[in-house]
Amino acid sequence: MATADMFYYLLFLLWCVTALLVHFFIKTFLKSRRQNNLPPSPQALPVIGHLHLIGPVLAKSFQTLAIRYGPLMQIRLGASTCVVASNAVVAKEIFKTQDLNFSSRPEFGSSEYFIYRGSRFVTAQYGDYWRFMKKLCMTRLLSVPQLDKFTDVRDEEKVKLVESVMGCARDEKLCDLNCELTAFTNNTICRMTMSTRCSGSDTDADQIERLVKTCLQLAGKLSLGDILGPFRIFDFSGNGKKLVGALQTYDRLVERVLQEHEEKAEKGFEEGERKDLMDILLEIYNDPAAEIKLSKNDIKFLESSDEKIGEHQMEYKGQNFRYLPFGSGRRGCPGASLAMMVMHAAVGALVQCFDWKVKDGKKVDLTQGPGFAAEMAHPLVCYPIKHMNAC
Ligand code: HEM
Repeated sequence: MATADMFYYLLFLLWCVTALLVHFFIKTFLKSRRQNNLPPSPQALPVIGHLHLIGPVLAKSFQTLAIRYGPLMQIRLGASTCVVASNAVVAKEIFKTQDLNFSSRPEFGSSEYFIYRGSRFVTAQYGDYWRFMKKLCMTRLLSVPQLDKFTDVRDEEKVKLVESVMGCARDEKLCDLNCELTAFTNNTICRMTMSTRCSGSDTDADQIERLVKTCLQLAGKLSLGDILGPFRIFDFSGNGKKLVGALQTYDRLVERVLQEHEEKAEKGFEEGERKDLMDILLEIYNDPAAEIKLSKNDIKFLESSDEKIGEHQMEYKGQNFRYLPFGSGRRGCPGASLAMMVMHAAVGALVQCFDWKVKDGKKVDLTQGPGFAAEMAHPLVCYPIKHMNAC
């Protein structure tokens, strides 16, 4: 080999070694600088991170860790890293002072199986699409005048709830309040969004309810797959496939309801005729002057975005940072007013019409379950006793 060639090989080797060393030093320097700004974190294990510190009830595990590591800590669950805030001062900093910096939402593990990917408002990036959808919710779909148009629907569903519980009271049977309230809220919201009881078959609402529930459960399980990082695409549990199946059935069902609504719109609405949420969304879909062109998937996904409605009494709209059932700031829940209207009506009727005796005379078991929404570990099952002359 000629001396000149040798010289160039050596030069190339020297260049590679120098590049590697510079890369290594820059990385170490940046890492130490970045780490200085990170919140405190427990000692992590390789690969699993802090998974070994997490029990079945996520909120409880975070609470225990927060006592030791403070109100803002960084937790790594396998391949996913998150920051946990757990007191009012930090919550206020995030939701108020730094609201804009926290306005986007990450995609969860189920996104690759989600046929409405890109139409997910709840996990949308902060931007034009999110702004348009939020305005639409606040000014049209969930505005107070629109909610007022459905007072009769809420009243009818409340009566059905009371009748169903009355049946248990008459037969001295146990009443599963979780089932009763889920049916009540789903029926109310289904009727407000797509008038399912008024068109097509009576079982639409039931089927949609079951499918939305299945999809939420599967999506929850798949979100846990985030801890596997890129390996989640192998769908070891098979839940991805099941989610696609359930979503396709949901899609066919809503497509049919959508067509019925389109046919009705083509015939034209009568003066003062009430429009449900799907009618309003179709109007915007067909409006050439709309700020953002809605797709049919946007409509189908929005129709599934109802949530189970629970019980709260204190200030709930996001100004009391110790208590944030509906979130706060710009990503706060636009359905809070509807949730509170429906929940107040139901709880009021159930307290006014019945006394309640817990099964076996025990106290109500308030143990928290494993879900993200802090559900009860054991559903509330009681004997309703009809009040004299009530209802
Ligand atoms: C008791 C019942 C409900 C609770 C506890 C609840 C809770 C929440 C919370 C905590 C958030 C904020 C999530 C975040 O920060 O990313 C949220 C957002 C949202 N909620 Fe609710 N919600 C309820 C009912 C409803 C209802 C009835 C609807 C619609 C009919 C609804 C539609 C939405 C939407 C569209 C968002 C996303 C808002 C955005 O990203 O800007 N929610 N909800």
